[in-house]
Parts: sequence; structure tokens; C-alpha cells
Amino acid sequence: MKKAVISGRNLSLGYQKGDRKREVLHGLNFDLYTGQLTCLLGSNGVGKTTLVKAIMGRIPVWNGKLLVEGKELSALNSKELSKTLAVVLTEPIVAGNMTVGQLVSLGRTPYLNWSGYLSAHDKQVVEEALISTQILEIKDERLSEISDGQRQKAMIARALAQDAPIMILDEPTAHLDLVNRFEIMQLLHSISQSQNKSILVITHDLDIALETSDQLWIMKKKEKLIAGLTEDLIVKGLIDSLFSKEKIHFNSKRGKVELENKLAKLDFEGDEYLAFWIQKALGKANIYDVKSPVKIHENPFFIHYEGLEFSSIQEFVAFLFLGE
Ligand SMILES: Nc1ncnc2c1ncn2[C@@H]1O[C@H](COP(=O)(O)OP(=O)(O)OP(=O)(O)O)[C@@H](O)[C@H]1O
Repeated sequence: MKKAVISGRNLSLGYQKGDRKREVLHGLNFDLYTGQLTCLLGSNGVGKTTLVKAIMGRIPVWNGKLLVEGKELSALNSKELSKTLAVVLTEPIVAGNMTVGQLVSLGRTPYLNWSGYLSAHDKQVVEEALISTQILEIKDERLSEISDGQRQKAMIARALAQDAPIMILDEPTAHLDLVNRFEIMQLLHSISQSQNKSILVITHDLDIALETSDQLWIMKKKEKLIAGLTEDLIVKGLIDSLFSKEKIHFNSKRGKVELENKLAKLDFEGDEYLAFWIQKALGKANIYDVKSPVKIHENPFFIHYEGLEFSSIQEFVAFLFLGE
């Protein structure tokens, strides 16, 4: 059964400078579960990192409760917290001289005795972390001499080596290419299941979050946190709440974000998905009314219109654009 490992109850957080207090998050309620990947989404400046800072014990709880495995977070000392929680932030790594292997080994720090040497078990955990993030072959390279994406993977490997039941990652895929973004998130999802870890990822990558997360948390300014099974939030139309004042919207049928462009009216015969892409192209060319019916043939692709045949959408759009 899934168990809540981090819980917020009526939690309020903020920053204080001198006498000036600024509340950023108010009355949050949430549970982070074991064996699941949860993605936290929300626009810039809404307070995602602020929540992570509070979970790391870097800023105090202003109001309400923040519980880690049932205990008040403030009751844990720093060693207990580092064995419970591994965090990957977006902050740059300072020691560029360090090798990838040395960075990942730092993940074992909470487990080392006074001698500071890694045991055979520690070395094995480090190697497994390097293998699962596919950076074993660059383990002896310096952090200053590898790509941003490789550095990001090294940070994730360090968190894996820490072997904590809870992992929190702030935009772990920010510098990665599309394939690597999917791979890393897929990896985090499979780790959450195979190692029964609770993984919270802050991300702006909605597509990948929808594909890989079990739970979503949607944070909005001055509103309650929306939390639930990813697919429940999709079918309830709650993903769109991310874009309430924007010119984009989430199309829950297509599972993607779209510009709120008017689509051309099209009386068509043929596959609906082909008609959609034709309408899209027409909309981009500001053509919204197509007078006669269109017949779309899929394989080979062609469009029949008023006795003419077009072998590409481009030809068809150009014809309509020039006024038939
Ligand atoms: N150290 C600080 N002192 C005062 N205010 C801060 C501090 N750090 C962040 N804030 C403010 O708190 C609010 C939330 O910031 P936070 O970094 O948590 O947002 P975020 O959701 O993580 O944004 P992003 O997606 O851009 O990373 C912002 O208005 C920010 O200006």
C-alpha cells in the first residue's frame, strides 16, 4: 500500500527581511507517496523551489505542519535528514576540478565513518548509480570538461548514490535533449517503483511529466495545490488550470498543449487526424473558411478539392491563399 512520506498540512511559507515578511505559499496540503514519481508543475515564481527549501530545512515553516515520515521535519537532525532525503538543485556545481566519480561518491557521505573511506558496498552503490544514469564511461572526467547534460546526469547519480527513500529534483532535465529528458524521467519512474522510493520532480516539461509521472501537483498563485493521479487530473480538465490566463490551452483529447488558434472550418471526408493537420496549416495562413468539401486520401497522401488534386498540404494552402 502506498504510504505518505512527506506531508504538508495547512502549510504556509515565505521569506523575511528585517521586519518585512512576504508569504509565498499559504495553506498547502499534500502527501508524497512511496513507490511513485510525482511531478510538481507551476509557473515561474509560484513557489516550487520555496517548498523544496522548506523540505530541506533551509527555511522555517511559518504556519501549519511539514511532516517527514510522520515526524515534524524540525525534529530531524542533519544526518538523519540526509539519510532520508536526497536533493538535486539547479544551482551550479562549484568544484569543476572534481571528477564525475568523485562527485557521485559524495552521495555516500552520510554513511561514511570517521576514516572517510568508501567501503566495498559504498563503491558498488556509486558504480550502480553511474551505470543507471549511463555515465560510467566518463567517471574520470572533470566536471568542468563535460557537457551540461552530462553534469546534470552526474548530479542525479550522486542523489541515487545517497540511497535515500525520498528524492527531490529541481528541473533535473533542464539541459538535456529530448531523448535524454524522456530517458531520465523514465529512469526516475522505474527507480521509484523498483526501489520503492518517493520521487518528487519539479519540472516545466508538461509533456514528459504527463507521460512519466504517477501523481501531479499543480501549484497556482494564491490557490490550493491541485494534487492527484496524473490521468485523473487530465480527465477532470485540471491540467488546463496551469494556463488559465494564457493564449494556450491543454487539449485533453490529444494530450498536449496547443495555441488557442481558431481552426479553419472544413467539410471533409477522410481521416480526422489528417483533417486536423490541414486545419492547423490553414489556421497558420489565416484561412478559416474553406468553401467546398475536401476529400483526404491517406496513403498515398493527397487532397481532392474542386476537381483538383494536391499532393501536399503546402500546395493546398498555397492554392487557397492565392484565392482559388
Ligand atoms: N531568498 C529569497 N528571498 C525573498 N524572496 C524570495 C527568495 N527566493 C525566492 N523568493 C520569492 O519567492 C517567490 C517564489 O520563488 P520560487 O523560487 O520558489 O519560485 P519557483 O516556482 O521555483 O519559480 P521558477 O519556476 O522560476 O524556478 C518568488 O516571488 C521569489 O521572488
